[in-house]
Amino acid sequence: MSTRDVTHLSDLSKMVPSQDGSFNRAPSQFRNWVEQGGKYEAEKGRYHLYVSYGCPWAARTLIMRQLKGLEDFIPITVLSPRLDELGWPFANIDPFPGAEVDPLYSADHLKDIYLRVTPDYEGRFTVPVLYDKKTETIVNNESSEIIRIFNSAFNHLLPADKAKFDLYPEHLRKEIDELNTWVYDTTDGVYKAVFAANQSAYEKAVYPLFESLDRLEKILDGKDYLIGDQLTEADIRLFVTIIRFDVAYYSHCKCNIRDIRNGYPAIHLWLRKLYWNVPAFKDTCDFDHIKTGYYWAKSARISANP
Ligand SMILES: N[C@@H](CCC(=O)N[C@@H](CS)C(=O)NCC(=O)O)C(=O)O
Repeated sequence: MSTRDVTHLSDLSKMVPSQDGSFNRAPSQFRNWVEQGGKYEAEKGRYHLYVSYGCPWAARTLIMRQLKGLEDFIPITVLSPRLDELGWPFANIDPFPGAEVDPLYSADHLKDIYLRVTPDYEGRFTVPVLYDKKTETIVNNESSEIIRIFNSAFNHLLPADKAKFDLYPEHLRKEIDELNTWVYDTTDGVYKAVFAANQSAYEKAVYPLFESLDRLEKILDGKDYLIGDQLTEADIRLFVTIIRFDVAYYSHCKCNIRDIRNGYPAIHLWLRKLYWNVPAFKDTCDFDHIKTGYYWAKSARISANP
């Protein structure tokens, strides 16, 4: 296990905001694809997914994995939601209920997986991580790409009904991509609000966030899904933010102009229908992990608020 001091990358209290006080998310660094004929072939049991139930980005991948019936293909390991100065710990370091030990290397923290692959890695040690056991490397750590991989790369190995189930269908791609672009500001907006280092950065984050929610409320009025009449990845991407909103973002992240329950009836109905009618949404929601992840006292996020 690496002995390199990486706390400047893992300790949230050492995170440096940009000059104007705003939080800017660094791009994910592992961006490979699982594909037939490529370096990373789709194979049962070859890949491993490291996640936190607390994290909305990781939750996207868990929902897609279950919707596509990939549970037997891609095992997961759940980290403890209580980040410490070395980042996400496995259960041997923090035995939080539901957290697990690392089955591959008995690592202490997720950072150890990153540093095993790239000893001089300089990014953040984020979940989700799609790991290849065969080449012992991280294939991808960007949730928007991992969900696309899950949507199509294993289709030839899946039963027909699961293979056919397309969450990014050709005829809706343009609309999905357009919507994703501005819905991203909602998902990321809460982080921009909580990590804002001054009032002006906070306001720059929070007002556009609520403008996005107002827009989404209009789109979802009388509708079960965001795009077309079918479930798409756009619903997954928004769901993971909305389900966390009233329990964490409204209070902890100070995104409190309105809550979802009282302020956005159409979004609220859409949320409840997905949660109660589609098992992949409910099954992958663990409110203990979600709340602990955001409120955990050791996390610098609390003091990072303006
Ligand atoms: N763009 C990435 C973002 C992932 C991300 O930021 N994950 C957060 C948890 S919500 C994380 O692991 N943060 C740990 C850290 O920054 O130290 C994705 O979509 O996969």
